[in-house]
Amino acid sequence: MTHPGSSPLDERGTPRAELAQATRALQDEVRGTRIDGRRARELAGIVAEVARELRDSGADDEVGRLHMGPGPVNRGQTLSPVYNVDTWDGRRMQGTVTFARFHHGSVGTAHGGAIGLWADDVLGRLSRELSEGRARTACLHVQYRASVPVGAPVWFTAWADDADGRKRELHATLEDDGTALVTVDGLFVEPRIPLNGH
Ligand SMILES: CCCCCCCCCC(=O)SCCNC(=O)CCNC(=O)[C@H](O)C(C)(C)COP(=O)(O)OP(=O)(O)OC[C@H]1O[C@@H](n2cnc3c(N)ncnc32)[C@H](O)[C@@H]1OP(=O)(O)O
Repeated sequence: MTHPGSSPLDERGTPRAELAQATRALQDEVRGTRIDGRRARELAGIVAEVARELRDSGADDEVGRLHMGPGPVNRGQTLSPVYNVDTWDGRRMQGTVTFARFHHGSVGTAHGGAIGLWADDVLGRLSRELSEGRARTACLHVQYRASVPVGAPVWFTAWADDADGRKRELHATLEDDGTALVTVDGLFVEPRIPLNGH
């Protein structure tokens, strides 16, 4: 069984991963910078130039799907919180997720939507590890039980119930020192009519 962290498509350590990491750092620093307006405008021009070069270098397809890859960290997208899968026994995944400064919601804690984004991502990954069929999120129930810190790793566990035909119930928790911060219950369904290229 392949450990999810060792997928051949994992971008860890590649120049693309470095670019993604640098972009995350940029997103972190844009948030709350005290830079003055004149310099902010100059920097906006530099960033726009970088964006132009990336666009002109060509795209894998119109939505960047091919380079999303299945790796748990450093995927060629910079929106989802980065998580590392430490253990995977074919049914249960455990590891850590770190919400970045740009995932900040209020009073020093992670944004509820960023937590939902992470939950969909990790359950989507679990679903892909469990079955060839490409299931889609039908329902995601996120319960926010305590604040999730920003900038510090938090322990997660994700696991699946047995499949019921095309349906599978998946679950995840975020914990700190044995206290549940978030619990997630998701329903993933393999579409009756598979999406083209999905
Ligand atoms: C390695 C990289 C990792 C990256 C991971 C990223 C993961 C990201 C995953 C996503 O975000 S997917 C995008 C968000 N989700 C969608 O856009 C899904 C949109 N909805 C659909 O496409 C369809 O509604 C869906 C595929 C979910 C179901 O359509 P079907 O026509 O196949 O379902 P059908 O009506 O035949 O129902 C099948 C069963 O599921 C049940 N069901 C469907 N939708 C449900 C729902 N929303 N709530 C509860 N049950 C639901 C339905 O009752 C039924 O149960 P029974 O078989 O017991 O009768």
